[in-house]
Amino acid sequence: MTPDEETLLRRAIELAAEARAAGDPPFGSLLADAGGRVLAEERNTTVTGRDISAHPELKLAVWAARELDPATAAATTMFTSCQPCGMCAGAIQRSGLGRVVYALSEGQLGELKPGGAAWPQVPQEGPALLDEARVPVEGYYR
Ligand SMILES: Nc1nc2[nH]cnc2c(=O)[nH]1
Repeated sequence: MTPDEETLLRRAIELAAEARAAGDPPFGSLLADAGGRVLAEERNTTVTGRDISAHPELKLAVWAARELDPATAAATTMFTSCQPCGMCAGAIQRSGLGRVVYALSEGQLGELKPGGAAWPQVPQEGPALLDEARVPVEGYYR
């Protein structure tokens, strides 16, 4: 990582501290273009906004998909104070962003939590009703 990239990652950590000071979980992220210019910044607002999806990484992925053309998105890097969770990683992939640089890994975050890293998995059941479920989907993707 270059010194300029370290500065961008430090800013993401600063946003995490701002989130915590505001009463939200301590996560912050930003998007930078290929020249290192900051395009957008966000912080976690899940508590103050009463929104379980209000992770900064997800908000920035949604913003990028709305506001950036695909070539610009692909040249954009997300700098984030912690490795994106599963929800955000999916959104980042869908947004077309080209790269993610994170500070703490999910494992390292887990070490800072009482009880450790693992997120309890919700049991999922399926597949089922395959013939019926495929009807609205068939032919949609071309
Ligand atoms: N990476 C990340 N992990 C989280 N875990 C809980 N909230 C967050 C968040 O906003 N970002």
